[in-house]
Amino acid sequence: MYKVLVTDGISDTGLKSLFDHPHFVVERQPTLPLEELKIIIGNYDALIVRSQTKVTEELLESADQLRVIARAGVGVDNIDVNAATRKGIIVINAPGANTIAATEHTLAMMLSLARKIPQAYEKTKAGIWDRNSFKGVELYKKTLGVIGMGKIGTEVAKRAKSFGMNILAFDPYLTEERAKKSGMTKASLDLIARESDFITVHTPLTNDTKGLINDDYLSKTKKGVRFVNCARGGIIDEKALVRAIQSGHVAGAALDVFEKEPVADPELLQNPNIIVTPHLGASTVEAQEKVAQEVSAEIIEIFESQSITNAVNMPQMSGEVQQKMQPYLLLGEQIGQLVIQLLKQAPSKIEINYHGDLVEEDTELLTRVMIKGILSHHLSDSVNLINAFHLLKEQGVSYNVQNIPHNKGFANYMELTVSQGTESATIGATVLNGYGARIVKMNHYRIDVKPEKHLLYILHQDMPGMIGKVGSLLGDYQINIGTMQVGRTMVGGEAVMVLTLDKKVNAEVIQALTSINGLNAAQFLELSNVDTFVPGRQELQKVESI
Ligand SMILES: NC(=O)C1=CN([C@@H]2O[C@H](COP(=O)(O)OP(=O)(O)OC[C@H]3O[C@@H](n4cnc5c(N)ncnc54)[C@H](O)[C@@H]3O)[C@@H](O)[C@H]2O)C=CC1
Ligand SMILES: O=C(O)CCC(=O)C(=O)O
Repeated sequence: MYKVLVTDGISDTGLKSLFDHPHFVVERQPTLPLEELKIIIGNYDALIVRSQTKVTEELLESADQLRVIARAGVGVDNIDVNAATRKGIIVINAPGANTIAATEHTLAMMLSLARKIPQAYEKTKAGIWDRNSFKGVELYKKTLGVIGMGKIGTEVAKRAKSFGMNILAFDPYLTEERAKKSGMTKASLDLIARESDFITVHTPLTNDTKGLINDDYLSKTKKGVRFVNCARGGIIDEKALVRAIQSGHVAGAALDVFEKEPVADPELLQNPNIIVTPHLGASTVEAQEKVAQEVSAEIIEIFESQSITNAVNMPQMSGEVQQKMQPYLLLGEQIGQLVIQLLKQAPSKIEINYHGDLVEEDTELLTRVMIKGILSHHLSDSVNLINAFHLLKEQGVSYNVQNIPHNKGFANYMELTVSQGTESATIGATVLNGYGARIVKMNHYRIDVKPEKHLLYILHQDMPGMIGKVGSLLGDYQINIGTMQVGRTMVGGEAVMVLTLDKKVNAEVIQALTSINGLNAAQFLELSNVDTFVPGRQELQKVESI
């Protein structure tokens, strides 16, 4: 018998298949504080949560029996996926099951904001008949900027069009073709700022989207613009939003999600032009049934037939494959992550060349790992080894893999190029016998760098004194350099410097670096994993059967 713990008020109807199954015992608890959950979690094989229960590393330390964590919803930001992965626990979610609920809530919030319905409701209920204070605006013929054209963004845009709105959409994976077909305009973030009367965000919260709408962005927006956030708190910088509303530049905002939940910043709550709901986007009878049904079916599938479809992580793998491919898999994930950061935009094309010994190996898994590294930059935790190719196709990105027996001077060598229009980025890498992984090519420069968590990529004129200037500037900012590599293609031309650092570099340091005479560009690159690559056994079985 498998024991399943359900917290956070999940729909009983949706859990029916688990309740009825002879191999599962389902126990319910309300949302428990960490200390109480820690005491009982060790008894369960699976845990089902919504967003209130925080599945932290500390909790997982006590979860010795746990094999599956199911998020009855989309965002898994309340789950420490890396900690779960390290413990070999599969994390699954229910993507798409609450799309319509979140879409309709976004529309409800936009209309309520435009017509000041919550403010009017409050006064009318208090017995005050005030018909003068609540003059609203129409959506008809207004421009809506949609940032994030995934499942929810697309459905929101569709419905907003039926109100007669003109849609400007931004998503790194949105093609002209798809935009045209859906009757919207593919736009830059700046164009959305300049033209939109309403702006709604529908991205996950990632390093790129955190603070996407900040003071700088708000200053570029049209006066009187209104914002809606039913995605994740923090995509719109809350302090900056309050400042822009107080100055009269932004007319108002409708927020379902907050940087701090469940207790949002009082400045937001007290502002009369900000309307709020307590993270209710997915709170419909239908969506709650559907998310619970999906995760229940998936839990049964995992325990009964060892296959998974919506895993968002890569739990423990064992055996020969791991032994042999382990260094390549980790390196593949790393070069995927680096190359997309170098490209600075979503790719339309991916090229992978395997040379030397790698030609003899089955590299399909390695290819999936690289693609996951690339896509996860924009698609976050929703990408895994199982869905990597599927998502690539869905995003309209082409890929080509070639096996080239010629060894390029290394016993094994892999080269990954991503491109979009005329822009491209390349990383070449190898595993040196006895020395480990090395990045040996970045764009057209030959280098020799051990992948580290924090890297600095600098392009500069090949002239005396550059290394010293960079070193002393980083020293001024208390940033310790681990290693430094320089390379050039011709004497006196443009050269490259790649440094590994002990900590992150912020925008101020990048700005200071680029003001050094002769330094052409500086980019901070980050790797999420410099440890071990750990795909799940179940995940691999599924991969093998595709
Ligand atoms: N308020 C609520 O209760 C709910 C909130 N959500 C949240 O809504 C968000 C969107 O969900 P879905 O549409 O289902 O996800 P999705 O994965 O289908 O779409 C996300 C889209 O964001 C795009 N994106 C990523 N980085 C971007 C960037 N820097 N700029 C522009 N676009 C970017 C991706 O390319 C992708 O197309 C998630 O954060 C999810 O957790 C989802 C359901 C309910
Ligand atoms: O479970 C909930 O109500 C939160 C839904 C949500 O934010 C999500 O699915 O990402």
